[in-house]
Amino acid sequence: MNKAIHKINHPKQLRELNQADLPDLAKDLREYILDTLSVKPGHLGASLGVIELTIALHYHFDTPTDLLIWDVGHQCYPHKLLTGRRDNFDTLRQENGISGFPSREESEFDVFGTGHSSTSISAIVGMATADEINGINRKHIAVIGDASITSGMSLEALNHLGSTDLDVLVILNNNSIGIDPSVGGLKQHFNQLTNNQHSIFEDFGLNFLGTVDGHNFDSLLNAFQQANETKGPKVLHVKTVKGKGYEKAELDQVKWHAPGLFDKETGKITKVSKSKSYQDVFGETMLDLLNQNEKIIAITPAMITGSNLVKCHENFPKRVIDVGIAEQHAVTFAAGLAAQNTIPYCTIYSTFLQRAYDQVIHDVALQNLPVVFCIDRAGIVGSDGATHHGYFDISYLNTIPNVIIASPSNEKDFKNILYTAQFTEQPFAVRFPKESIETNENTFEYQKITIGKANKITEGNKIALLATGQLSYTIKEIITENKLENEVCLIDFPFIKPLDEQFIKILALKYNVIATFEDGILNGGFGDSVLKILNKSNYKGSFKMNGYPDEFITHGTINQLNQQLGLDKESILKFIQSYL
Ligand SMILES: Cc1ncc(C[n+]2csc(CCOP(=O)(O)OP(=O)(O)O)c2C)c(N)n1
Ligand SMILES: CC(=O)[C@@H](O)[C@H](O)COP(=O)(O)O
Ligand SMILES: [Mg+2]
Repeated sequence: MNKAIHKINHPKQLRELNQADLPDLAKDLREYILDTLSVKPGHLGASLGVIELTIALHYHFDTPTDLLIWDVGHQCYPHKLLTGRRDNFDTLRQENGISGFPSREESEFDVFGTGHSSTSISAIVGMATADEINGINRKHIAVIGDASITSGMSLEALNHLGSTDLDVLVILNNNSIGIDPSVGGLKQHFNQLTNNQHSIFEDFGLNFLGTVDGHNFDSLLNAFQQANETKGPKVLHVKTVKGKGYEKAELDQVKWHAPGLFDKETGKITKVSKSKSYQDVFGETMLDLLNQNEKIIAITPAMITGSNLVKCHENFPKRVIDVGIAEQHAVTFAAGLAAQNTIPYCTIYSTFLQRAYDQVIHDVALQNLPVVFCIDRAGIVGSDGATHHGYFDISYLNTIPNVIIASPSNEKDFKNILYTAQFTEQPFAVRFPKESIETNENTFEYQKITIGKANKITEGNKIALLATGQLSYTIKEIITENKLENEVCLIDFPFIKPLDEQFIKILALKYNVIATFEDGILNGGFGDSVLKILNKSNYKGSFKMNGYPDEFITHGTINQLNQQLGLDKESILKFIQSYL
């Protein structure tokens, strides 16, 4: 093996290699990614699958002058290794370390930040158009997966691109899977595409450059040469294997999408022993509800495993529907279901529901349709970082008429809220974090919960803390651990909208210090709503809101980020003590 290979940290060094050395470089990157990710978890399968493609792209094209965008960006690890981040790759996704996604701040080679899928074609068309206007001549390339290209945004961008003569190359990286097995009508079309076949891309007005083996350097480099010689917009279909080169990952691609810690030799994935999570409770409750009421339909936009709906799907294949990466469609599809006497539970990560904001307003709330939104990964999510945190949802839903917003802090309330939602004749959002949950101690029976009612947890006399969601549980633990029951009055708000106005008014009469706690951005959130009520009551005491600031929060563990932001246990205890 050419020794220089281990040191390659920049495309200029890469371009000095002989083409015959490239397979060795691929082997080296594969081992490096496996070694690192086994101890510093991240998105493994997608990155292993594009190693040859990444090397070939940086070998052939003149990056960063030529512009290269990675859709979603979870497959960008080989790109990071070849573009200056080999030496700090072991800081991936950790506090103060490099991001798990392309980031313009991090490198000139990351020409567009990604994380949410299906943005790459729009962005590259924008860049190519700008270059045309500015008289800049260079190449424009977007790499996008088979699941991401079926999303609405991608199809809108292809439709636009096909009407131009922009010299853009779209590389369809087809490994026939998303996180979970791909769904939808186009899947079959992509899998049948060969060199000689007419493709849907030609109907969009694009040149189709055929199918190449994405693990073969000769094929890839020849295809790039052909792309250079083909004027106008074009699509190259590249077939790859997710998890390529690591047998375990090739054989169980769902598990190895982002496996967590693992032993590289044995392939054993370390189970982080965790107590019961919101996701566990959600999965088991949905199974109960699907069993109890045949009108209930669960919907997921391509996150069936992440949303813990696999078991529900096995039991109710027709009533648990994966619509693909299509959040906007998922919401309006749910609206249609709700309009015709079924009860949709539209299950979407908080961060991805952002994409369907108009659908929530225009198709659901405006018509007051009883769609249940099950909003997973609310709050901050940890190592996925800024693109994936879910701390905007309280604010973005708070401003929409008709929508109920719930944020339960324990298993019993969470189950009862999900149960109650089916009987409610208006949109109902239940948000919950990727965290462990306070569990029920006694046997449980589903009961309708009173919408909008807050609950007194402790009745101390010095300070009133009004909390919602997971933070309510955290504060309860702080009070117990520090025996603060006589000093701290803790009120849990399972509902942010409608708010328990009556209760807040009573507290305003009794306490000189009131503070709110929420795992959401402060602007327009729970605290803001409480403040409005306090102002109406002419409250003259001191009031403090605790939540996330008006800024984008980076990556790290959830606890590290909460420490930085003053929402970990220690900071909250200090806050309480400062008033005692
Ligand atoms: C808007 C949006 N919805 C959902 C996701 C979650 N997600 C991340 S990767 C992925 C699958 C992508 O599949 P594909 O494009 O085929 O790429 P591959 O992982 O196969 O390389 C999904 C659904 C996301 N990042 N963005
Ligand atoms: C890249 C991407 O968007 C997903 O893979 C995301 O990282 C999933 O998050 P969870 O691991 O919390 O399901
Ligand atoms: Mg794929």
